[in-house]
Amino acid sequence: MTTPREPGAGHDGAPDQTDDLFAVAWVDDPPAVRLLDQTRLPGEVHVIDCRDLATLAEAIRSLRVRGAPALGVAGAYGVVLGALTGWSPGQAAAELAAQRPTAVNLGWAAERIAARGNDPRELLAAARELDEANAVACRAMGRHGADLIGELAATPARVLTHCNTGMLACQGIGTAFGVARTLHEDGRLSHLWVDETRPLLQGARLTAYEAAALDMPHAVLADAAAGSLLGRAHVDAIVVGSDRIAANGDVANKIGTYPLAVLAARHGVPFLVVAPVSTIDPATPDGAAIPIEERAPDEVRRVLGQVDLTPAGSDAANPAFDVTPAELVTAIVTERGVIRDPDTDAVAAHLAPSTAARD
Ligand SMILES: CSC[C@H]1O[C@H](OP(=O)(O)O)[C@H](O)[C@@H]1O
Repeated sequence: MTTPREPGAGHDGAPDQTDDLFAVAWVDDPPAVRLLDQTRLPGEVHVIDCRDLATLAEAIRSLRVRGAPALGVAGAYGVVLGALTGWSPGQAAAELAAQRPTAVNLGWAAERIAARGNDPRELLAAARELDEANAVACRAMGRHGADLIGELAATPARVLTHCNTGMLACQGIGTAFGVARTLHEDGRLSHLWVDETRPLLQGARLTAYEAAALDMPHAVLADAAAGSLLGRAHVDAIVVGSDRIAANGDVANKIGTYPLAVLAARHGVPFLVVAPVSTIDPATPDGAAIPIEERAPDEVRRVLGQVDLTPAGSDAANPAFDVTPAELVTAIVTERGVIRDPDTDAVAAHLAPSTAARD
């Protein structure tokens, strides 16, 4: 049995063309963490059943499953898989968290499940609870973010987004993409500008795939073209996800996010960061303390194919994330609501009521 889903309804229960789209699922017999291999999209829909922790760890490291919330769900089910295959829950959580250090959700979710004891049945119940809560949180973020854009910008809005923050990254309707989808469902999305998001093209390959499946008006652009769109006043709001938000409101997200925040400030366009409360890490004081992964040239070639765009002798510089300082963030949208002009106090106040839920 796989993670139960109503036939004809998306993961979050709403019927849509993405019914078959998912990032992570649990399979009971034989026990496995089922993934849609995102490195093969959009050309090939290929499902992998990870029946041991090494296979799941490789899939996380190789971005077959990616996106902070989806990594959290994969980590949660991964602890269950570990408990059924000779690992202690704590060891399984540590092994999985080490695969992708920037996104705090992976380690947070795995450790949360591991703390529930050693009984695989209890661990699975907790992991399923986290998976379902994720989908509910996405709907809430979509609503809070769409309403905020309605307040800050003219609608129907032309929204620009970066990387992939939809179902494939989140297991629910998404974070930033979930805001665009909610606007679309409200009839208030004029256009979605999709940064292709080099070097691994999560925007061109994944966000466009999801937008097309939902029949959302969208266009893919080179990352370098975003400035021209803002310069010509073709963007009403920028919405992005996050992999880790520091205690002071600094935001780590896909490489290319920081330049968008600078452009948004230059052109007076709202810059919204959309992420579940679990992405906020009180233990990380500021952006400088966030570990930033690097993508090796062979990792880029593996995802994009063996086309070498550069001479063999050239090195590559591929930080996978950058950090946007809090002062460039108009607001952070979570499932709990909106943190306007985020700073240490505002983030702490937002977290206070939910600290228990996050611990
Ligand atoms: C909704 S969080 C998605 C977040 O994760 C992406 O990174 P990656 O594709 O390397 O996992 C990107 O930073 C997105 O904003």
